Amino acid sequence: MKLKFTKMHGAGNDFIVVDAINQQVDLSVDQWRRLADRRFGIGADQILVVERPTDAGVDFRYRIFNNDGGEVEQCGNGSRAFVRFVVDKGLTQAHSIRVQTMSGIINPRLEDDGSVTVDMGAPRLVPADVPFDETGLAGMVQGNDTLWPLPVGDETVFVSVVSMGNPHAVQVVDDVDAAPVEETGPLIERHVRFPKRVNAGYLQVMDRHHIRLRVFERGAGETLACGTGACAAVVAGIRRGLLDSPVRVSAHGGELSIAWAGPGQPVYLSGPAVSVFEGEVEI
Ligand SMILES: N[C@H](CCC[C@H](N)C(=O)O)C(=O)O
Repeated sequence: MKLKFTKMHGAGNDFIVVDAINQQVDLSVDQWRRLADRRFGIGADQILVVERPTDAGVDFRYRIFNNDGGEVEQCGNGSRAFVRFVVDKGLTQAHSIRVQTMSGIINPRLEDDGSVTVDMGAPRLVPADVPFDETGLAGMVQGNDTLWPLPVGDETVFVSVVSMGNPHAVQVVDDVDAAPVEETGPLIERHVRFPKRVNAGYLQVMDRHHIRLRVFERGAGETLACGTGACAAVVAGIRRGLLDSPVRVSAHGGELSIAWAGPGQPVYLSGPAVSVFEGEVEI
């Protein structure tokens, strides 16, 4: 069976985007994983699948599969690629669309300058909603946030926990370049206190409107940028009293911009969305 796809990226976070409206797409976890494999397949951090919605009042359904083949709730950089894709492919004439995801509705908007702004919805800040198991832990209050002590290797790191529909554990570091992302990222990703695993963010405050960020992503490893990770990091930084909205987020793969007006309010993510090539693969 042949599968048409478009290879895209948002600030270096790369995707295989598949139109499942005009072609039959019903793959197993192993098949998704093989497509995303950088040696045996096309290679990508995530695979994004465009479907007709099952809910009323939305334009599309958006399914997201990590490099490891697992289906997940949300992808911020992917949402920008999504709207670029459906506009470029003529699947919609609108430039602002409502998209159904596993974790709720998001609203990406293609701007006249080619950038994309996405209403990512409000962050979930209750630990149990992340989900994070705080049983027996004594959190440390900082501003309006609670930092949770996580034993990681032979150290204890203090993380903020935030859900953007998908789970994030964010720690503040002095220097992201020196942060032990490869060593501690996998340990945090699979920490027992995150029953659905977690994306591990490493945040360096440059000033109150600018951070540098690295993210060891659940199911994908360190990526060049993470959109929901940028949202979670800015939410945590604002709650800790370290940042003021809007915040420029510098990632290895490029720049994102995040705005958030506080609890109960949506997080807005802005950044690039680029198509790299079209392809067709036999699966
Ligand atoms: N690895 C994430 C999904 C992709 C998120 C990231 N690529 C983004 O731009 O938000 C997770 O398992 O929750």
